[in-house]
Amino acid sequence: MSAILKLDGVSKSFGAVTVADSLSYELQQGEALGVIGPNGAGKTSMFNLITGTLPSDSGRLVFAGQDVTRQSAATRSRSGIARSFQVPQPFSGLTVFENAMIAATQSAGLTGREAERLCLQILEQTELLSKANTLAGKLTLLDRKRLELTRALCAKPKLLLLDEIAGGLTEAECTSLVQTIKDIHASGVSIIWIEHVVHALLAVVDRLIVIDFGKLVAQGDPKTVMDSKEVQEIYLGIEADA
Ligand SMILES: Nc1ncnc2c1ncn2[C@@H]1O[C@H](COP(=O)(O)OP(=O)(O)OP(=O)(O)O)[C@@H](O)[C@H]1O
Repeated sequence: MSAILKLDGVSKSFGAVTVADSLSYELQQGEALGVIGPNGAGKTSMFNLITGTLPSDSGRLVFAGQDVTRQSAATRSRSGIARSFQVPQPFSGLTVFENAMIAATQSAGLTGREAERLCLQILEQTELLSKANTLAGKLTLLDRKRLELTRALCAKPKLLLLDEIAGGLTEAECTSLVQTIKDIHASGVSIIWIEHVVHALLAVVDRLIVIDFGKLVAQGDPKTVMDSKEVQEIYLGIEADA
């Protein structure tokens, strides 16, 4: 296996608040990596650093073998990094299909029939085909999350970043969305998924990392990480042995 993404000592501070403290890890091609950590730990900021909407203070980011540290967000998007947002951000006055077409044309650079074909294929995968002509603003929360996935996938990503996509869903809705994400993973897309709904995350990811105060404090096999003293300390307030 080769790494699709490499963070090497990536750091970022806003004044006294450090959101990324020398973050270093690799994501292997086709891997699904879960990210957990308390509120305000710097998880979304890490996505902003990976996509390029937030410039790092120091460190290096390598994507698909290219140093992208100084590349713009638009360039990174065109080379295959796509994300979903914690709060869905569709064009509410446009239909589901029109939202998908914007991603296919602007992010994947497709035109005409080719763009339409991709959108239809992705809408089928994300189970939104029957709602292709519905206005995005009229969708239920689950379908807005599905539209977030659709828009990201229409950019033809090699790396898909999911930011708390399971939040606010019922158990049944969550199960249905998890199956869709499993299918996306099975199709070969590399995934990094930030999620507070841990059981959803554990149903999909191959590996887990824990971020606290911008620092990577634990990583490894999901079960081992969930049982680790770092996670016990952060979530249960249990003091580690000296
Ligand atoms: N542009 C900014 N300017 C100043 N502070 C910021 C900025 N962006 C984020 N922060 C601060 O950085 C910290 C980390 O925020 P971030 O959203 O990355 O955390 P998070 O782990 O994703 O949290 P949550 O789980 O609640 O979504 C927070 O204290 C936040 O207020």
